[in-house]
Amino acid sequence: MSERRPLLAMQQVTQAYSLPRTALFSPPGSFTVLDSIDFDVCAGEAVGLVGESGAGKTTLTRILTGMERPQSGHVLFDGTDIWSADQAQRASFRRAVQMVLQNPRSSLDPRMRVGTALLEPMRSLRIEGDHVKRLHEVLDQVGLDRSALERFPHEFSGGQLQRIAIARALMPNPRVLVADEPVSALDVSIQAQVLNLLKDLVRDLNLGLVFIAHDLSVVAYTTSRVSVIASGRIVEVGQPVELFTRPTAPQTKNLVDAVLTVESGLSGTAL
Ligand SMILES: Nc1ncnc2c1ncn2[C@@H]1O[C@H](COP(=O)(O)OP(=O)(O)OP(=O)(O)O)[C@@H](O)[C@H]1O
Repeated sequence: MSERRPLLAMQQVTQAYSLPRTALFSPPGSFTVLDSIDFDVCAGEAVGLVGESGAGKTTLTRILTGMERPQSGHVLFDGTDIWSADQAQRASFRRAVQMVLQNPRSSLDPRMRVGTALLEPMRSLRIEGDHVKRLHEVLDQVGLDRSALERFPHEFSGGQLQRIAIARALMPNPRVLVADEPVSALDVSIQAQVLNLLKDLVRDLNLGLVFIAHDLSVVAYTTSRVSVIASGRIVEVGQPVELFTRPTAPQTKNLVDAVLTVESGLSGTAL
């Protein structure tokens, strides 16, 4: 088996937040949100992250994208520790790792034309070049017409808006996309279209995709490897279908059981 060569990796990352003192002279406590986390993604690979609410997914994402500095451990991009990288390496990291958020209706400014919104990362990341050409390339990649550039967010459906949010993330030509619940705000009927788009981008652009979702079937459809996080620790890693049909860790089993409970509840209602 060939050795994995991760593009973006967390190694032994621990993050703790201090808690307020419980009494005047008591020492401040601390709460460990992430405990010795190893997590990575290679180019052309889609990896999933699942875990119940409060397990630490958002904190992991913030650290993986460089928004938050871990208390200990390393975040490596292309083998370089982003927190000891020089300015030029930090700038290329900021371009190379982009996020797609859950709800495009709140992540896109309603008063901004789509064209202006798409150019925003180019401005904030100080990327020079032929921006019009780049806009057209990216619209083609996400399957939107060029007329979209002149329109405002309210003129689009939820699925089209998520395509626009993905287009914006693609503008800086990233090598990794981190998608946090990218389809949970969408109608089930159009979720598959956005998931297929993400899968196509992974394949066609050799992107790394980190995909976070509560819906295990969506994770199984989109990713080839999944990590389960519980109380700040990775408790199980594996191929998603295998892992969700034969979970080993009790926390994975709980996630699977929760889905089965909801599904049987829904079918009960239908009857
Ligand atoms: N800045 C902070 N200070 C103190 N505690 C925090 C801070 N940020 C997060 N936490 C706590 O860390 C834990 C993990 O939070 P996190 O948001 O990473 O979980 P999550 O898995 O993303 O949850 P959800 O799925 O509900 O978004 C929670 O108990 C949260 O209250």
